Amino acid sequence: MKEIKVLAPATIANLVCGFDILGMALKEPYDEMTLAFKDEPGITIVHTDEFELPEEPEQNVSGVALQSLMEEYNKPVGFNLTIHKNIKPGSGLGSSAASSAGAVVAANHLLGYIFSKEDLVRFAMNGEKIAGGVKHADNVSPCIYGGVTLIRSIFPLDIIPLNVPPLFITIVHPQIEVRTSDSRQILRKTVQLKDAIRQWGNIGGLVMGFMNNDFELIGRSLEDVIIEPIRSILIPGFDEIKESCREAGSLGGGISGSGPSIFMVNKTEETALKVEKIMSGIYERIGVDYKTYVTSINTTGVKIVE
Ligand SMILES: Nc1ncnc2c1ncn2[C@@H]1O[C@H](COP(=O)(O)OP(=O)(O)OP(=O)(O)O)[C@@H](O)[C@H]1O
Ligand SMILES: N[C@@H](CCO)C(=O)O
Repeated sequence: MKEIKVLAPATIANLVCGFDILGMALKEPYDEMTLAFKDEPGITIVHTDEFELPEEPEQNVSGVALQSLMEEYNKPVGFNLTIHKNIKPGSGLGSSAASSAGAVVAANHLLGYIFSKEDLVRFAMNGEKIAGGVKHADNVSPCIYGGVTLIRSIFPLDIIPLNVPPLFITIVHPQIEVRTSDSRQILRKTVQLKDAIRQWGNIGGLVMGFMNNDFELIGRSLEDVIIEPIRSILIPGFDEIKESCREAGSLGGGISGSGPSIFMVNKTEETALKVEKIMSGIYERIGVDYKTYVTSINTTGVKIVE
């Protein structure tokens, strides 16, 4: 029986100022998934991890993403999917996106690459809709394309992969769960013009900073005056962590996706490791359980390993 194994990477959505439009794929952590054809049509999902996620295809984001691919394939086909998740759901590290993206990339491989990457993002976005309540592509797009992507539009889909310099990313994940659906509900539905002006200045600056390897500009543009002031209230030690890491030489950072993970962008691995110590020290002092990662940009996206 034909079978394929893929590694689906974690992603940082928003990249501080680019709510729903910017995202970055990471080398670590990543989920491991195996997909095989089955004799009868339909989808079977088995989780081998500890997270007790639903295995019914219509409740699991990977099942929903696969179903939309199968509808467009329009021939009888069935899949057995096994997921071993290392990216904790509700972490802000694109756990749901890794499952949606990994499933459709694996299916496309088994079916002989009949769909484009853009098609796969479209299918995977349907999975994101059941996790977060709305369709957004800022996690699934970098997960599938690798690197950093800008989603200029989702209807119609217009994905722009960006050239980025090598960067070292430090993440701290306080061990609390924040569901995307909840952290979207607390957001204001309107923004003030002065905030919008500042935000789109930052988005333009961040994109140009990436394209021109301008680390100072990247640092200055990692600022969010719209979403972060509201969501950061849910994250213990947020302001202190961000400020202390910047003082230690980090370029900047903020909330990863919808939180609670905090990420910092660094020019060197040495600074990334220094920042990890600062994050750990703060959480140990204030008594918050946490997990850290020091990683870098994954330039390939979902990887087929066998
Ligand atoms: N295969 C799956 N992997 C992860 N979460 C899933 C999966 N299937 C369903 N879910 C549901 O999706 C929700 C987790 O997605 P959510 O977007 O809240 O977290 P996240 O992906 O870690 O965060 P973010 O998108 O901010 O990075 C949970 O309610 C979980 O039950
Ligand atoms: N852009 C999304 C990413 C989380 O899935 C948000 O911030 O709600």
